[in-house]
Amino acid sequence: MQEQNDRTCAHSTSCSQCCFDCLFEIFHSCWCHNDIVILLLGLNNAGKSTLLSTIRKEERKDHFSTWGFDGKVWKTHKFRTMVYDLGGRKSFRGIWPHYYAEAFGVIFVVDGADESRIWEASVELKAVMEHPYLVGKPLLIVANKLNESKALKYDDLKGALGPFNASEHAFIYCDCRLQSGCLIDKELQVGLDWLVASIELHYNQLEGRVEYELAKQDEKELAKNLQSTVLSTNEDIKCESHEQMQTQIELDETNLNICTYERKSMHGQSFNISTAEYEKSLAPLIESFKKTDDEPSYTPTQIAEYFGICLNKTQNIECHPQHLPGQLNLGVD
Ligand SMILES: Nc1nc2c(ncn2[C@@H]2O[C@H](COP(=O)(O)OP(=O)(O)OP(=O)(O)O)[C@@H](O)[C@H]2O)c(=O)[nH]1
Ligand SMILES: [Mg+2]
Repeated sequence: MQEQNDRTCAHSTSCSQCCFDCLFEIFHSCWCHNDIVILLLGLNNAGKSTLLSTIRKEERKDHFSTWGFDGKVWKTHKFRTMVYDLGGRKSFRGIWPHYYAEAFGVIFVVDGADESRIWEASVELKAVMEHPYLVGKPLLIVANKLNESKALKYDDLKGALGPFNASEHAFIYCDCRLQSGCLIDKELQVGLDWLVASIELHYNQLEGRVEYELAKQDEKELAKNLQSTVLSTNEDIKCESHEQMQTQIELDETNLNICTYERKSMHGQSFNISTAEYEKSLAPLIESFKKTDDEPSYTPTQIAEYFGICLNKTQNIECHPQHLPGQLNLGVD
């Protein structure tokens, strides 16, 4: 679904950018075969989704907070990269570690103009830096919103967020938004170049690690984590505007009869949880999405998408909404 999304041209039908993209795609598929994953982490409102749009040279039109997970392709001269943009709200941060094993590198974005949240950002950054699946992997720390009048000083920010280890961390301070003329802030470009070069330099080692750590990730542990994340997220979801969510989510109304869920992965790795386990963990969440007279409702497919899960189309087990606990009306007629 996301791939299809990525192919949608935001420009006019004859624009040169699209022709260039086509040629690039052909060239890329012939000479560049390395697929990698980069994670985009940071507190909500830090500017992660803005950064992702910028590196894809797309003007960001919406300003909605990311719900759960968004993944987009970013092509560099060397890699075909899937960037996982993970929601930064507290309730979504429990999902982050599910993606650490498959990451070749991380971009951690901090709002450099929000002094009140620097400490919170530093705590999350420290946890990211110390996580066993991420230690030693290239980590680019992007302090953002340099352009704002209340932006903190470079040294103060670096001091509050560090210390950093130059061999695996790089710190930059920039404006993540797309500049006029479709340009990327120079400092941001320097940081991105460092990240890609570091991954390239250590590619074989990183590839081995990703393979090993993905295999190590225990199926049961993932199912357990998913369950607790879903349960802890439930409260927040009740409070949010359904309109916002609808804007974030691409609907896939056609695949409603499938019931085993597979984690999105560039490497074909997956974890499956049983239908019963899945339904049990999602039941409270589904309840909060229950159709009311004045609110839109959501399908199990959509709910699964919020949490970075996609449907495993091979299982083909019947799972119509009426089979879910509580006989809920999910509006999938
Ligand atoms: N002034 C300024 N605003 C920025 C910059 N980068 C992002 N923003 C704004 O910051 C707000 C939040 O940006 P997002 O990209 O949605 O933040 P996010 O980190 O994806 O947030 P979550 O999805 O909630 O985790 C938006 O209103 C952006 O326009 C920047 O460099 N300068
Ligand atoms: Mg976002």
